[in-house]
Amino acid sequence: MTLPTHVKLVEVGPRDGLQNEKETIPVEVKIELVDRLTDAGFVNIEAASFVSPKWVPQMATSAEVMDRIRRKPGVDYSALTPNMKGFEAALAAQADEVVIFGAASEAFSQRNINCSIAESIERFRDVAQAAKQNGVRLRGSISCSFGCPYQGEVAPDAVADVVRRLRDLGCDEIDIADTIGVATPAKIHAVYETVAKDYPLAQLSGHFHDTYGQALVNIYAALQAGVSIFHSSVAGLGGCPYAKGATGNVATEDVVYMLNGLGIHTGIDLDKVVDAGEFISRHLGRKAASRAGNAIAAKRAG
Ligand SMILES: CC(C)(COP(=O)([O-])OP(=O)([O-])OC[C@H]1O[C@@H](n2cnc3c(N)ncnc32)[C@H](O)[C@@H]1OP(=O)([O-])[O-])[C@@H](O)C(=O)NCCC(=O)NCCSC(=O)C[C@@](C)(O)CC(=O)[O-]
Repeated sequence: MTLPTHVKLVEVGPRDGLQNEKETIPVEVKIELVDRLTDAGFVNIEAASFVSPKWVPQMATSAEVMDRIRRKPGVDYSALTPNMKGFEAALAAQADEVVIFGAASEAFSQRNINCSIAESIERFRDVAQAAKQNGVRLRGSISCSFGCPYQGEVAPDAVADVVRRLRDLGCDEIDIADTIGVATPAKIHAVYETVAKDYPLAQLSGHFHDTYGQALVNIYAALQAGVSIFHSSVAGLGGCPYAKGATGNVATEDVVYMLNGLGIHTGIDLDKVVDAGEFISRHLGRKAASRAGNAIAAKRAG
């Protein structure tokens, strides 16, 4: 099987990674994290989330983060926008890309965004239209594409159904998310094979959490299936407030290390990502959840 020669890595640590932290993280720390990731060479950084601050308090400083980060031309700074209120905030904050986020599971949709899948698509319709009118890139995200913490099994056809609805809203890219990290390579192949019948593979991404230690091998499986966009989180930060026990996204350092070894180009400076991981881990008062990051840091320390 031929693997892609280039991969776009979307760094989601500042949003997916930090949203679940209980202690309020100073806005300066969030800004420095994004700036360090910009310096490391990412072309897409998920930096903000314009959701209800009652639901996700950690993201309440998103407007200030977006206002004060050092933006590099050519880098897309993305923000989650569940509805028009979120979209208007994202537009005011000059987000380059907005993310409408739904689920392939009814139960998760209710817990995460307080509405059914069908209702979520109706809410997203206005956001999608406004994004197009304002020339803002539109991404769709589908949680629980491989399993749901409330519902259990999720069929590939259920994912394909949401992919079609997001495609019809005009999404430029669609994330297939393993929110609770339960997928294994066979399921990865089954889901991408099904959804790629209705949407270009080149615009599908993989957003894999590492809860069961499967994320890297799942990325490898998705590469074999032809996927060339992946999400990862510096220092393996993260978890989801509406998926109990979910751990972080796959660690960026581990993904870059693997892709470097495979000779796949990302444009990312691994040493700078390791520095960013050490920086945020120091602030959180714990060791980074990245095997490669910790190994590189230990080697450097001698
Ligand atoms: C979607 C809503 C807003 C619906 O929440 P709701 O309560 O159904 O909505 P509502 O329209 O009735 O509004 C209730 C209150 O929220 C406010 N509100 C309403 N919208 C906004 C907004 N955009 N920004 C700021 N405030 C907002 C609104 O103004 C009102 O305030 P009040 O009058 O009570 O003071 C709510 O359920 C919510 O914010 N949920 C948070 C969902 C979330 O952020 N989840 C985590 C991110 S998703 C994720 O992590 C998964 C992903 C993407 O990474 C992929 C994966 O791994 O699976």
